[in-house]
Formats: sequence, C-alpha cells, structure tokens
Amino acid sequence: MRYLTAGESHGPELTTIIEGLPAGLNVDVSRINDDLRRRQGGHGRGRRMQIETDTVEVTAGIRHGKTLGSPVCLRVVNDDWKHWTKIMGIESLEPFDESEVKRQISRPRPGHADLVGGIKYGHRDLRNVLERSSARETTVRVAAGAVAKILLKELGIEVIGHVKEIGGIQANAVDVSNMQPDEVKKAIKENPVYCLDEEASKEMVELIDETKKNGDSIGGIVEVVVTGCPPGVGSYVHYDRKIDGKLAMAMMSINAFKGVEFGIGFDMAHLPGSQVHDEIKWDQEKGYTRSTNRLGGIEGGMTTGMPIVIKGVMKPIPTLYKPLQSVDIETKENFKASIERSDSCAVPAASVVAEHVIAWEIASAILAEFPASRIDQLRQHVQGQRDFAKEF
Ligand SMILES: Cc1cc2nc3c(=O)[nH]c(=O)nc-3n(C[C@H](O)[C@H](O)[C@H](O)COP(=O)(O)O)c2cc1C
Ligand SMILES: C=C(O[C@@H]1CC(C(=O)O)=C[C@@H](OP(=O)(O)O)[C@H]1O)C(=O)O
Repeated sequence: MRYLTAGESHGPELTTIIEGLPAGLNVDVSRINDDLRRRQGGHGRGRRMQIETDTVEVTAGIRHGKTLGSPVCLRVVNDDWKHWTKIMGIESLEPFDESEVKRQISRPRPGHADLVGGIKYGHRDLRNVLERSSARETTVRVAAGAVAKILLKELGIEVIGHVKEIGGIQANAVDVSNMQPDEVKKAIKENPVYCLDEEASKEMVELIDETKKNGDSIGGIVEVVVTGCPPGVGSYVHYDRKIDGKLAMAMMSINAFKGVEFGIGFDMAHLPGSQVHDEIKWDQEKGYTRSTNRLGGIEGGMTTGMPIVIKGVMKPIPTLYKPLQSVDIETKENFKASIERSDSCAVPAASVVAEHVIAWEIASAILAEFPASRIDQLRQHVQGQRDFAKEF
C-alpha cells in the first residue's frame, strides 16, 4: 500500500491518493472526519484552526461505502484559501504582482524549512517553501491513516496516540494496552491536551498559556500504542523490511519530530540485559507472550504479538511571536525572523498525527506480509497467522 499527498497550506485543497487497499472494506467517512477534527484541536493551537473545518470528500475508489480495490482519492478543502487566492496565484500565468512584494517572505525563521528550502529550490520568496513545509499537510496524512485504522479495526488491531509530556510536565505512566480501547479513546478526546493524566494536563494547559503570553513555544512527547497486531510482521532478513525502521521513519517524518524510542527506549542504555529483555511464556489461551514489554513489541525487526509501544519527541514550534535573530536574504542585514500566524504548542495535535502515520505503516506492513485483494481474504490470512503462531 502506498499514498501520495499534494497541496499547499494556503492553496485550494489538500489531496491524497491511496493505492493498494483491498476491495470490500466498509469506509464510514464520518470516522475519518472525527479524526480530522481531533487533529485540529488540542490546547495551544493558533487562529488558523478556527477558520478551518476539515472535512474529507471522497472522489474515487469507494462506492456505496465500500472500497473497490482501485485507488482511493480523498480531498480536504482549505477554507482559508479564499483569503489567499491573489497571493497564491495558483492558476495565474502572470509573475508575482510587484505591489504585493511586501507580502513576500525574506526573513527565514530559525528552525523552520524557510532558509534551506529557499537555497535548495532557488526560491527567493520563502513563502514557496513554507506553503509545503507547513504541517497543514498532516491533514491528509491523518485522512489516509484514518482509512488504515478502519482496515486495522476489521483485523482486530487498535492504534491509540496520546500525550505523555509537554514542556517538561510528565503524565503519570499508564499502560494503555491494558485498557478498554473505546474508553481510552473517549478519555483522550475529552482532555484539552489529549493526555490521560487529568492533574498533569491542567499544569500543561497553564504552561502552554504562559508560554504563549511570553511569545514563546514548547514541545513534548507523544506515545502510540498498537494492540492486536499478529507476530511476524516485518522481517529481520533485510534492512528495509524491519518494522521498527519503518515505524521510526513514519514518526520522524512528522513535522518537528526529532527523536523516537520503542518500549523503555533510551533507558536501555543504563540497564543490564536482565532488566531489559522480556521473558517468553506460553499458555493454551494466548500462545506465546512476554512477561514484560520493555522492548515495545518488536524483536529482530518483527512484531512479537505484544503491544507495540513507540514514543516520539516534538521540538517547540519554530515560529515565535518574540522572534529570534535572522538575516534578511534581500539585504543580508540582521533582522528578527518573520512572524507568521502560528500555534504555540501542537503536541496534542501531533499525537493524533502520530497515531495515524503509525496506523498507516502497520496496515501497509500487514498487506505486504499477507497480500490480499479482498478484505475477507486479508482477515483469513491474519487469523491464520495468529493460529499458526499460537500452536508453533
Ligand atoms: C500539528 C503540527 C502543527 C504545527 N504548527 C506549526 C505552527 O503553527 N508554526 C510553526 O512554525 N511550526 C509548526 N509546526 C512545526 C513545523 O511544521 C516544523 O517545525 C517545520 O516544518 C520544520 O520541520 P522540522 O521541524 O521537522 O525540521 C507544526 C507541526 C505539527 C506536527
Ligand atoms: C494549518 C495547520 O497548521 C499550520 C502549521 C504551520 C506550520 O508551519 O507547520 C503553520 C500554521 O499555518 P498558518 O500560518 O496557516 O496558520 C499552522 O496553522 C494545520 O495543522 O492544519
């Protein structure tokens, strides 16, 4: 399975084309829209999210609520587009209007793609860079991931993302994999920062407000947990088939993500092997399991059948209302960086993006493992693998 996305932040729309979905999958579009709404929320978002009402339109690959096996095309219209038609000039053959020159961006923001993107593609108007480097693109990545989650649910696999830490405030450790998926999802959705620790989340909200007042920004840590995945997805035989490599790539591909860990992650560096590796058990009901899950559900680039636990760290948002020092590329003089309308903390929204990019990668790896043209065929293959693994 693969997907492409297209679209600029202030262009008319964002689009994704998904290829490789089996036929016969029931796709309830309202479930995609629920996830899109969640991505728009979370305390710390800026004014743009008040303008948009992200809603998906299906333009190919689905009839009467079922996938056809042909490419699925999803589009999300930018409501803000109407304010930007002249500046964006998507279909205009005219050069940029000189009277609009002041609207060009020449003062790159440290930490954003502005300067290096300008140098790489030769864009002197740095808007040409920020339009595509913007995390607006994650809208349609969530839409594609929402379809992947629908497929995974059919196979008994759940994917849940939540916030672990914002600006140094840590949520109490919870084992999401031991909780009822629908209850956890409800609790996360109802929390202002998508966190399962009520007390910590109050402090997080206060810190976000204080940071915003100071013209600054903060980052944090998100966790994604996948339950119900059969063992043996991914492979040790070649570097590019290792599932941990693929999941790490997916997490790192989210704008502003700078690190990934599985299970107890970086703590493994200072613990002996006896306190890291998970002992193996077998019983009639569950087959092979592990006594602990410190490795986060992956051994040798393959899923073990235990919950997959992956965390990602998001740096603070680069656009600061008290901007950092930069250089104007027209005059080479020192200036404060440009101020674009911005979020002050997008860690909650990013936890939704993380959930969806991980769901996509798991669904895609499952289809690579058990190729199927129909959903009933896929269900059978996955169940066959579970049965085989249990009796092995
Ligand atoms: C959901 C989400 C929302 C974001 N919102 C903003 C924003 O409002 N302003 C900003 O400067 N960066 C924002 N970012 C981060 C930038 O998109 C990101 O830092 C930039 O693309 C540069 O990429 P890099 O940080 O991965 O190097 C956001 C990221 C995510 C995931
Ligand atoms: C639009 C979204 O996030 C945007 C991500 C973003 C960035 O630089 O990444 C900058 C801001 O863009 P704008 O200047 O249009 O407000 C955010 O609002 C979104 O998440 O849908």
